[in-house]
Formats: sequence, C-alpha cells, structure tokens
Amino acid sequence: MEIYLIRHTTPRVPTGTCYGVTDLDVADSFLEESAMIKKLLPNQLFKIYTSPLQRCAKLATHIFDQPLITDKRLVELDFGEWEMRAWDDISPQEMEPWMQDWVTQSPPGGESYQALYNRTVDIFQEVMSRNEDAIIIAHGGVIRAIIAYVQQIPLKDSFQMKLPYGGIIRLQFERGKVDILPIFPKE
Ligand SMILES: Cc1cc2ncn([C@H]3O[C@H](COP(=O)(O)O)[C@@H](O)[C@H]3O)c2cc1C
Repeated sequence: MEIYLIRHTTPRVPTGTCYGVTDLDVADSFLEESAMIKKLLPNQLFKIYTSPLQRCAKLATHIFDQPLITDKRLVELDFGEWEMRAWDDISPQEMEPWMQDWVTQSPPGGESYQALYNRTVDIFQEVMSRNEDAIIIAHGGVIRAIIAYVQQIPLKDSFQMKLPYGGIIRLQFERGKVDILPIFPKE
C-alpha cells in the first residue's frame, strides 16, 4: 500500500502572517504549482482525502476527477487569537507560554500541536485500515504529525523536516514496515 502526503500550494497571504484554520484562497501561481504536482504523481487509482480548507480542496478538485473524501480532522492548527496577525506583532509576553512548549500549550483560544496530532492520527489510522492506495492533501502541521506518527519520533522533532508548499512525500507500507520517500523536494 502507498499513501502520498501532499502539502497544498502557495496560499494568498502576505509573508509573515500567522494562519492556520483561516480559509485562505490560493495564490496566482496555483495553475503552475498544481501542474507540477500532477506531473510527479503516478497514474494509478487512489482514494483522495483532503482538508476542507480551500488551499487543499482546490488542489484536490483541480487534479482529480473523482469523488473526494473531505475530513475536518485534516485542517491546520487553530492559532486562535493569533489567526491573521503578523507574527512580528505578537508580543513576546503573549508568545512566551507557547514558545516554552509548543507541543502541549495552545496559542490563546487555539489548539495545541498534541491535540492536532491526536485528531490527525485518528483519521490516518482509518486511512491505513482501509488498505487502499491513498493521497492525503493537507497542511504543514498535519503532514509533520503523520510523519512523527509513522517514524515514532517526538512531536517536538517533527519540524526538522523540509516541507515547502507543494511538497510531496510517499509512504510505502510493506510487510509491516514503512519507507518514507520524499518526492518533492527530493532529498
Ligand atoms: C505546532 C505548529 C507550529 C507552527 N508554526 C507554523 N505552523 C504552520 O502553520 C501555518 C499554516 O500551515 P499550512 O500553510 O501548511 O496550511 C504555516 O505557517 C506553517 O508553518 C505551525 C504548525 C504547527 C502545527
């Protein structure tokens, strides 16, 4: 069984903005970016799972002419009161508790990375149990949580992996073992 993890294309948002659950549109480069992603995927049948947010759902709809499985558990971290503020405008005092432990602490009014991990693993286990090749189109935090789960590494180490917009990772499951193969960018 193969499961591809794809991060959405560039969102339409000024650089340096904090966004997670905000439903941003895609940038002007969408057609170009989605064509590149499509070219890197094999021509075979997949079940397609997507986050409901536009930056993921538009890519799914654009590339795949088949029914999609849209699941709320695949949305990005809820940054609460910080959503759509410039990171530089969030005061160090406000940021301090989260910076101390961004795995278990939530941004004010938001969600902890541990909570995101729990809901992500929940759907990921469902996907695996179906035993069908699948593509999951989601967000940076969600994809890193899945990688942390399959590698059994601590969540605090999961942000070391490079994962740009349009990033693709292939998970190959064989005889109880999983290989993690970067498709874009190649390592
Ligand atoms: C703990 C944690 C800290 C983060 N800091 C930024 N992002 C992430 O949240 C934003 C939205 O992701 P996307 O563009 O893939 O939808 C990005 O800025 C990304 O870096 C984080 C995500 C998590 C889970």
